Amino acid sequence: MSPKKQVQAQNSVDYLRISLIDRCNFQCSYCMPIGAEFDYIQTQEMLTNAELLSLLQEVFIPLGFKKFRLTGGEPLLRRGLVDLIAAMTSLSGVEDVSMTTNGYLLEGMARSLYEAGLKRINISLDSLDRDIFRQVTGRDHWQKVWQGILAAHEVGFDPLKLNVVVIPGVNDREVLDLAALSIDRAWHVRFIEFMPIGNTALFEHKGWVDSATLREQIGDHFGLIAANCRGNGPADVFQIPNAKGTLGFISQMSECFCDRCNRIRLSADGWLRPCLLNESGQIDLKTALREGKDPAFLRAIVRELLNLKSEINFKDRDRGTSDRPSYQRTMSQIGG
Ligand SMILES: Nc1nc2c(ncn2[C@@H]2O[C@H](COP(=O)(O)OP(=O)(O)OP(=O)(O)O)[C@@H](O)[C@H]2O)c(=O)[nH]1
Ligand SMILES: C[S@@+](CC[C@H](N)C(=O)[O-])C[C@H]1O[C@@H](n2cnc3c(N)ncnc32)[C@H](O)[C@@H]1O
Ligand code: SF4
Ligand code: SF4
Repeated sequence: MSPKKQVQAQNSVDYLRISLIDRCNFQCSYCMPIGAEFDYIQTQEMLTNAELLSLLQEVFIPLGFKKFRLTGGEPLLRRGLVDLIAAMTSLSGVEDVSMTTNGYLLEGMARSLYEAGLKRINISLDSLDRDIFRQVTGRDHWQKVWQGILAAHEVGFDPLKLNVVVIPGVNDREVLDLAALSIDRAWHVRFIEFMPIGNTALFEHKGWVDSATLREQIGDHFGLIAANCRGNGPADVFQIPNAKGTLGFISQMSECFCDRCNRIRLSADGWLRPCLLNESGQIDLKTALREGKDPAFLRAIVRELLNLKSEINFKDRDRGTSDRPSYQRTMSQIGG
């Protein structure tokens, strides 16, 4: 790798996705298949709030990280979450703290999260139909999630994004109805291509729908134009003409957006992972931290990982779905 490329890789990665917990109160079929045995992280193995804040302050912020997304598992299950967010948002150098959630506990928490400084929220909503929602998430909680979305809207979360993983024969019939949510509300509905992580058997059984097909379907019905805004992430953003909100397409199966990858991931037990889709180059920050290693040492190992990231990014992208490596960690453990 040329030194120029190394500097580029280091400079452009400023977004850390933090999995706060690997447990979840839902069991989405694409993420945590029924019957699978999960090796949950023991409480004492999880980074504490104090350890997390110290890693941000001593390691990630000095290395140029500015954006932090809290995910899981279900991040709203994390103890002390509101205090953690308040502490994160008050750290000098933190520009943006956001969250991805299933929304089940949101109705009661939206206001305190917002007041703690969380301003951006992405909520998973795979269906508008209660029965299909139950089929996908394993829970009869559509109404409660919808109430959570409305509460987040009410409190002022902006942008408010809704995530839909499209599964053929399950919720693909609802694409137009879900897209229509963006017409009268300034919400951002994003269609995510189903990935073979979490439930590879379902993936092989159902397959996936590519974003181009969805755009054609939506375009034929409502019309579709490119939106003149970009997110922080991998979504390609479009809009139904005159709609208040937008439509995003996250196309990790049909496209490779690794060349604009700006992120790395920290698991609830402190493993730092350079790429969602492969397990190369991970480092165990928690053990180093608990052994009392100097912050300068921690920064040096993270810097080294950042230098390797651009080589790791493209690894495994060209393999077919059947020849993909089996992952040690599922999406609920990595945080998506
Ligand atoms: N392959 C790949 N997929 C990603 C990456 N980041 C997000 N995704 C996919 O996008 C989905 C939605 O991500 P979100 O957690 O909502 O976050 P985001 O869209 O990256 O966040 P913002 O753009 O900051 O709102 C994830 O579940 C993944 O399926 C990435 O770096 N690589
Ligand atoms: C792992 S979840 C964690 C946060 C929270 N529990 C939620 O569901 O929003 C983060 C995102 O990953 C997505 N996801 C999980 N498994 C996936 C898969 N196999 N393919 C594509 N996206 C997936 C979910 O839809 C969700 O938007
Ligand atoms: S996608 Fe989110 S809500 Fe669904 S099982 Fe995975 S972690 Fe839980
Ligand atoms: S697959 Fe890896 S390198 Fe590519 S965008 Fe996702 S996290 Fe980044």
